Amino acid sequence: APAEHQPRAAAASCNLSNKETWDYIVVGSGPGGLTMADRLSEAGHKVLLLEKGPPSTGRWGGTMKAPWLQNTNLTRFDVPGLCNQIWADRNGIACTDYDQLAGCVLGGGVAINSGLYWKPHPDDWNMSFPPGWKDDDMKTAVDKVFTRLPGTMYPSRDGKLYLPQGYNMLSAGLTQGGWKSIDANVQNDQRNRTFSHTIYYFADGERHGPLATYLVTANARKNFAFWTGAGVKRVVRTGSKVTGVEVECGGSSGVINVTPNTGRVIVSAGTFGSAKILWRSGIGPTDVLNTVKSSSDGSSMISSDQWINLPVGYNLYDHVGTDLEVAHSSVVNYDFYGAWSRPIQSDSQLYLNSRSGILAQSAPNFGPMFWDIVTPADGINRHFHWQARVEGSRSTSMTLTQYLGTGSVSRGRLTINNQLKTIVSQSPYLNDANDKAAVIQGVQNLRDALSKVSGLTWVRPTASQTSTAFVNSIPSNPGSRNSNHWIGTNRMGADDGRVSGGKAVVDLNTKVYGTDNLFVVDASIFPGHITSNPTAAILAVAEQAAIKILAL
Ligand SMILES: Cc1cc2nc3c(=O)[nH]c(=O)nc-3n(C[C@H](O)[C@H](O)[C@H](O)COP(=O)(O)OP(=O)(O)OC[C@H]3O[C@@H](n4cnc5c(N)ncnc54)[C@H](O)[C@@H]3O)c2cc1C
Repeated sequence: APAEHQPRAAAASCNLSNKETWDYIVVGSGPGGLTMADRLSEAGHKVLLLEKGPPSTGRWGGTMKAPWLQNTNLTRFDVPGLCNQIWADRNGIACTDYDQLAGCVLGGGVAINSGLYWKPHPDDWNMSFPPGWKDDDMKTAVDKVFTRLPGTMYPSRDGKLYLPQGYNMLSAGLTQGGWKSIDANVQNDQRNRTFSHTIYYFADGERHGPLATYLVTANARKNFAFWTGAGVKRVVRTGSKVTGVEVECGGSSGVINVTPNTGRVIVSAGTFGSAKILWRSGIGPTDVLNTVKSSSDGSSMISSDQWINLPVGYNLYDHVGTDLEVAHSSVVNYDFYGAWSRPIQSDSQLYLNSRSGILAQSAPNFGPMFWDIVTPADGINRHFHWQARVEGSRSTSMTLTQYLGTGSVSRGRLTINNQLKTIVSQSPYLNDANDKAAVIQGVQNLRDALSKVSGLTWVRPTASQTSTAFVNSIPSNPGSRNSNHWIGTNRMGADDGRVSGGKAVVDLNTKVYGTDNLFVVDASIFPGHITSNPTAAILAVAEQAAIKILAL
């Protein structure tokens, strides 16, 4: 195999007989955890990163692959065009202890997602984040992210865009409707009646992203180690002080300690995983902790007089997804699922030989992305991110998904059952009348914008259905609205959740209220949602958290 196909490094396996202590233990290797691991080790601290899933990309010794990748070091995670295989086969990749999809592999969501990558709009920070985390405060952190990972509109190494017919048709239609083309990660404050090509964190025709940047620099340091197959059951604490973590691996469990007196634990296990670790550590609302107490954890759970009553699991949110479908004779469909076992030879060869072609683009051929802002009767702006992709009920279909993020006030709740599976027990979608009114208006705005496109067929909603009837016909539950952009269960804020009326689980340094040395850094601390797909914002939040934690 060519040199670039050789494994470049591999994670160590979990080793419970290792009795070293660590300045920082970071739990979870999603975008939050990878950034923390790198920045904390860069500052000279001794850092252990614990990931419960297996290796993913080839660089780190991953082995899951399509048949045509057998003699290469590439895995299914490396090849952008294979990313939607997650919808066909997620065995050994998706977490099995949540009722929603999340990646339990090295990289978490950034190993399995579509790579869509957006510099946040200023309102994303200004409308819901607390002091110290507003747009002006976040500039250094955002710059660090985009210096490290600039992102690209041209994922194919040859610089060409493949099968752009759908993009061309819709962008011409939007232009006709008065919307404007922008360079979305430069003009990130102009996401209103605008559109852009899709931007990815991919590079050189491969997934790239945080696994090929933050983890590479961390791994080059002697003061850093990471273990895969290492699931953290709970943090070990006496009152407010955390002394280590209880780890399960290879059928046994043991405790790994932080450096006495000064060590810290950073939980970065994602919106579901971080809430779960806190609950199992006796941190959360009493009803949920009582459920944990009644589970197999019960006999070894920290005693109830040590519980910390915080609103962990409230404030759950996800982009509200509303799928529209249009068809147009110019649109060309590509069989990305077929590319798993029977790729078109010229396409797989172009990819293997030069990392170029349609398989270097994310499946299922995204673009354009477009934005709109709607202000319903409560006067709060709602930001919409629209995502087009070549997929639907006809061979010439495109699905246009509307995401409602920034400005939305609806929230849900995450809890756990006594089998220790996390459950979305209160759906977060459109519980607020003004959120719903904005979604309806947003759908209507798009229909108006595309009304002059000749030959465009509206499949969903049909031309005769009103936008109100259409939106009302879609159930407001995860099965129909899920965007896989879950946030919020460990909300950050100055309002200590232990006090009546307080809603925050972590303070403005991301430290869990009522603890001395326990932090949460991932999507779960977002107080509200942002405009677009969240990876870049999560990286920025982690960069900012690293600055704040290192300064403590
Ligand atoms: C199918 C899909 C497509 C998506 N597409 C996009 C996209 O194109 N662009 C975008 O920006 N976003 C996308 N997202 C969302 C994005 O991937 C997530 O928002 C992001 O990964 C969340 O980051 P995180 O650090 O909070 O947690 P995660 O990425 O979920 O990482 C958490 C990590 O912690 C590990 N973990 C959990 N519990 C434990 C434990 N007890 N012990 C040890 N380790 C543990 C998990 O295995 C995982 O690796 C997508 C998500 C999905 C599921």
